[in-house]
Amino acid sequence: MDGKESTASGVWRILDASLNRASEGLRTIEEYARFVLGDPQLSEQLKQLRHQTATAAEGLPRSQLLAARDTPGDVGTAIETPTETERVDALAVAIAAAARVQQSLRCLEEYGKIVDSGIGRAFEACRYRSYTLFATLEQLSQRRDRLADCQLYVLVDGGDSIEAMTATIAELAEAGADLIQLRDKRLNDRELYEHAAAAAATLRPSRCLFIVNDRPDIAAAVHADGVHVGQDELPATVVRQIIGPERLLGVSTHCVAQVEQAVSDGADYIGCGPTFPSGTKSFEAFPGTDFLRDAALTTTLPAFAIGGIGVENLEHVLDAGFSRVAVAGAITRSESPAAMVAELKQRLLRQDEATNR
Ligand SMILES: Cc1ncc(COP(=O)(O)OP(=O)(O)O)c(N)n1
Ligand SMILES: Cc1ncsc1CCOP(=O)(O)O
Ligand SMILES: [Mg+2]
Repeated sequence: MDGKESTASGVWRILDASLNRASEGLRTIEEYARFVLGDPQLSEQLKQLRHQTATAAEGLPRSQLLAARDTPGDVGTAIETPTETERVDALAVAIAAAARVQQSLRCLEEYGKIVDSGIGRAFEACRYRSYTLFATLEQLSQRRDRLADCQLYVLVDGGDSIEAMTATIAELAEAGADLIQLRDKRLNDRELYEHAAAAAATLRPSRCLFIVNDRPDIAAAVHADGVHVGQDELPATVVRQIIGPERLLGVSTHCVAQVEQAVSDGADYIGCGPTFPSGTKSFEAFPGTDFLRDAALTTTLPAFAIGGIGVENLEHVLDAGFSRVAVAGAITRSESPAAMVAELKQRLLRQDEATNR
């Protein structure tokens, strides 16, 4: 084989190896989105990108790719870097695969131009789409990680003053609350903003996440960890546009259809209820623990049971397959809110340990 033929063969080997690496990497990432994240949108979009890459490859004759393939003669197979064999978790696998896919798509784009400029452009389009998709996947994974160990979610109002509210939420965070939500329908916008800003500042040094109820604009303005919206607030897809990809988006659900919609809309967690009669908010109907059972079977999204929950009825919530609860009155109307946080948290942790044994 003369120099020119050798170069031509080498280019086809690059195209063959890059196409295999891109396809394998896309499948690796798609499995993470499908089976670890359980995210239907992301899984579908990654599947589409895999098919888009296969379509772009139709301009590369398979016979030429196969004729150039010489895996035994590939000097690269013996080269190994230390980090290549280390993966700390599933997200690390997906991130490493994403890097390989982007590098391979760039090779297919640049060397594909030798065959036909249209092939280069087709792979360039795949590469640009991969940047957006992989960023979405990593941001979604990071949001999931923040909720991974969150079991006890406490709803508080604005109290008698901002100082009183911040003292209360600091105590509840210290006692073990994993998330605290500021929910106070009495406050006007300015008051809610000022309370939320103070609460965000109070909780920022702690591991307790701060969520604003109803108002994505205020959640973004005070750099809260997230916002919670119900079926009567802005649509979750609109809320996401306001809060961006970093903040958590919680959605209230009262039936399976609303759970499915919340998952489809990209919610990071859901509230499921009302479970029992509540002293904080009145309801005409209670989906109860039957809905909890159905919701637990519908999604792997973090789900918090809510509505009249306390130590006296927690076992019914746990029996329904839930290990996360959102409570207001059980804490704020308790004689010792911090002690009640600690008690509920202990019971939830015991249940978690029993379930994971
Ligand atoms: C964690 C959590 N779950 C449900 C709710 C209820 O939200 P919503 O239906 O919007 O009702 P209001 O709280 O706005 O009265 C929640 N706030 N938090
Ligand atoms: C806001 C809300 N949404 C469903 S139940 C509820 C009130 C939760 O408060 P409590 O735990 O005191 O019933
Ligand atoms: Mg609401």
